[in-house]
Amino acid sequence: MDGSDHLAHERSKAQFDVEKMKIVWAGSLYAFQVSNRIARLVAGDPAFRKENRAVLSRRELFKNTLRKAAHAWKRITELGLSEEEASWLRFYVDELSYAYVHWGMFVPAIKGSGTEDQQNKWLPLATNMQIIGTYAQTELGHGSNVRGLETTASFDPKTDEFIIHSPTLTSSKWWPGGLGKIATHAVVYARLITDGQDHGVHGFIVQLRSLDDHLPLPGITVGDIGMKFGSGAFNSIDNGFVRFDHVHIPRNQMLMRVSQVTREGKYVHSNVPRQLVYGAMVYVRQIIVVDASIALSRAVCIAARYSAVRRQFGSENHEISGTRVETQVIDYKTQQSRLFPLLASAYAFRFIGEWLKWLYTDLTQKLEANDFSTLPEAHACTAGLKSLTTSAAADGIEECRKLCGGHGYLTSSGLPELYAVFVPACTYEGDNIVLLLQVARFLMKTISKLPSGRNYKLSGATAYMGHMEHYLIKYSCNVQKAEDWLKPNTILEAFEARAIRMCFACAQNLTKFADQSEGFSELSTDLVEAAIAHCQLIVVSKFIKKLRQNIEGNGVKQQLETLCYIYALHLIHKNSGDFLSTGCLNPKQASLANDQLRSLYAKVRPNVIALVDAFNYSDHFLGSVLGCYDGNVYPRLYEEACKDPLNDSVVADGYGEYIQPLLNQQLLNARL
Ligand SMILES: Cc1cc2nc3c(=O)[nH]c(=O)nc-3n(C[C@H](O)[C@H](O)[C@H](O)COP(=O)(O)OP(=O)(O)OC[C@H]3O[C@@H](n4cnc5c(N)ncnc54)[C@H](O)[C@@H]3O)c2cc1C
Repeated sequence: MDGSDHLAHERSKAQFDVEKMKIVWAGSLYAFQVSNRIARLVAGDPAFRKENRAVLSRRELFKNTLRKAAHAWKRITELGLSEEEASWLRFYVDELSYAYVHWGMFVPAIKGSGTEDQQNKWLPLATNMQIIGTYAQTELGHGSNVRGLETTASFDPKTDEFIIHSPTLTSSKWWPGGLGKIATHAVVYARLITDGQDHGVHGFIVQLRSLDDHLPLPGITVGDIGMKFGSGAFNSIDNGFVRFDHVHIPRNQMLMRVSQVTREGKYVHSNVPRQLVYGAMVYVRQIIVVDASIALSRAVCIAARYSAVRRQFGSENHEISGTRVETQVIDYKTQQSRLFPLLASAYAFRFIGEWLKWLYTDLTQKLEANDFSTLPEAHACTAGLKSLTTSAAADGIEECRKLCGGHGYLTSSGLPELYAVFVPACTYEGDNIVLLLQVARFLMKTISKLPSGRNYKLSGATAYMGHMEHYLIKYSCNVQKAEDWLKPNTILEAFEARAIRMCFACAQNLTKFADQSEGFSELSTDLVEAAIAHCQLIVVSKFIKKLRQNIEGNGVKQQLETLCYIYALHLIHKNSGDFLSTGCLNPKQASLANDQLRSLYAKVRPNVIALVDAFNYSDHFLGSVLGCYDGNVYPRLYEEACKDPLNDSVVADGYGEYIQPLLNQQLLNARL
């Protein structure tokens, strides 16, 4: 590469302190320093190179991933990295392996559901990687409906053991990451049976493979479930199946923090409240929201840099130093109206992730003090925000691919694999629609408890519902000109009014059904839309709350304000049907929101490249020839194309058998 910065001109236009914005994005100076140090460490280590991933066969990819995971662990140990640094290192290696499920699900499951004795026994083995674990909940026949799981764990009082069994084909565990070829142990979810009685689904630690030769233990049939969507992506990990044929495990391998089976075979609840286990669910979903902001910001960074480099049409109107040049595609208003709301969403999701982290810490403290009052709300918040952010991020990544035109479709753009890796987040840890239905159920319950027609004090993210009377009867939006949309309270009220009116309409419609569950099913589409309105309100309100904090750095707060308005007004524009049909806005006000949005796009335009620089992503992590920091796109595209295995020979393999006879009109005589 020529070493010059093709985006220098763009960077020179920034109206804020980029270094300070990096700290805001990272969450703190400390977080920035740690992540920056580890990102550089990974980017500088040739063992972590990843550019050839898409052309490797599944076997090669899988083995290569094992090598990287082993190298990562070696470096973590050699450098004596803390748990936090180690997780940054795994993150920047950016290749899905058994390690993700081991650290992200197996270890938390034992921490969340194991007794102190169980934690003392299993956690040291797991954290030293003397065992490798997976999380086996989903079955061939059931995922979302956990109560429908069929695997059984029957207590045998004679041997003081559980017998783990897969009674049907559909009870085969299916999907757990790392299960197919690597995991030595699993937390297996199975129906607990004692003395013929079914106590529902519980977790059990089951050894799957020998720690000597890695062969499956007797009674265990295990394997990989096969290739998955996209090249690279989840194909680097062995999502697997397992079937149990009367596998015996000791009684003390049931995770017994909340409920236990005694030596005599009695099923008893411990004095640990059952609700504590839900804390783990909140934890995992909060992490997924952070993942959504990262995945979307990666795609936006690639699309923004490329859009500033790419030029199409318009050379008759543009001159730079006497030379006619075409228009940068980032200057097309349609490109801006697609890209800038995604940039704003990436920031919005970053801050909602930060807020959820706080919510989780607050919840944990409350649960430890036996205060469960905020659990339903925290659960609904994380479920809804997981759904909202992952769906928006997945759609946003695909939009970024289109924003990069044809080159976005090349694997070397990094976007196809980013999409393939991220899109299952809409499904795992709770299917997004199923989660929104849970949120809707919570909202309907909240409304049903409100004394009718009066204002009522509620706390947390549903506090606005306490102002039912105001929003249903008195509220009217006071926007008269486009600038009126630049008032946080005006925006907030419009979102609150829309959410409450949509929820209230659902609640009223539900009362028309004699059978509530039939009503819920019949109105489920409206309920999902009401839940989305509620979740969008939470994101908008937390972005506004963030802006009320002290934010350091020249111009940083102003940029965030612009992004916040773009995020909110873009949602108003896209969902204008909701705002109009609920009478929260009139057509003129909706149209003024769109006018203001156009002004905001013009305002943010000079800062866009600096705003994506603030994500501080290394070229290694981005993994995109279109998104490199220096914007030197074309030589990189050419270089990557030349590396393709098809270009190893000038004349294609297969020419002699299939092309030459065709061209020579001898195909009918050829042996194919
Ligand atoms: C990449 C990946 C990794 C995974 N890793 C793991 C793992 O490590 N461990 C593990 O145990 N599992 C894992 N899973 C499985 C995952 O958790 C399940 O796929 C997920 O819970 C969804 O369940 P399902 O596949 O049964 O979907 P289903 O529930 O069958 O969904 C199918 C469709 O039905 C709809 N639907 C379902 N129920 C309702 C309802 N009540 N109302 C309206 N619509 C409904 C859904 O919206 C969806 O459109 C993984 C999955 C993927 C894709």
